[in-house]
Amino acid sequence: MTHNPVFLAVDVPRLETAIDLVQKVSGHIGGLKLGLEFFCAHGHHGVHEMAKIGLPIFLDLKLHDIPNTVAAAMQSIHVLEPAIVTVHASGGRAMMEDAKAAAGENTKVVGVTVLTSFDDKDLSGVGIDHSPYEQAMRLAELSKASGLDGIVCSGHEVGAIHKQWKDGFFVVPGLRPAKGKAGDQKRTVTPREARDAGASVLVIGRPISRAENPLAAARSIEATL
Ligand SMILES: O=C(O)c1cc(=O)[nH]c(=O)n1[C@@H]1O[C@H](COP(=O)(O)O)[C@@H](O)[C@H]1O
Repeated sequence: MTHNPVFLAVDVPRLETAIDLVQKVSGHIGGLKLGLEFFCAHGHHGVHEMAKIGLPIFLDLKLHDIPNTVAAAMQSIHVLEPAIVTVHASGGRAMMEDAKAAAGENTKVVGVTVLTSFDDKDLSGVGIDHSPYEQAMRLAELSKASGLDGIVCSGHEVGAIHKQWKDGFFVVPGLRPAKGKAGDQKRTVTPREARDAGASVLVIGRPISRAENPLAAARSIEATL
């Protein structure tokens, strides 16, 4: 992993726009996060193109299916050599164990606990009557027991999870600079707060990609870290 913990969420529809955006800010970020929007539009070709920029690639596919299917999907992305891949921790122990076993040696597999766009009400809407904090703690424990490298959680939980999983790898999205627009994110903290609480990777998208001046935005976030 590089020094700068910021992975830019490249959630833009056109490949040319994505390359242009990343080239503008590449000196001020540590990696690229390519998610469902990017992968569904551009597939392996798109990932190869982005890898040419030379930054580590976090392939955020949030896999969640039966163990056999998830393991096969992991094998299909071996060739892309991602530094990090996500699976949903709620997919359960067998799925996570098989995902980790099928991943490449240099790929960290991390379990998404509770999406940062969820609050108590959203969780109870899907039948889970715990707080996001309790549910994230429970799924972090399950991810660890399943042999994953770490988890994805919000900045509200990362400090407590870090205390219980000292050598875990913690990816924190839902980050907003002070006074930044939350949008659909509900459990937000600033990049600095997440880092101080023990985040290994800071995932930041719209505060940079939708800024009037993405380079200035990336620089000012970097300056706070
Ligand atoms: O796995 C993720 O990266 C992820 C998990 C989560 O709980 N919340 C979350 O926002 N993300 C991703 O992090 C990025 C956040 O983007 P912004 O809200 O624009 O900074 C998006 O690409 C999301 O897909």
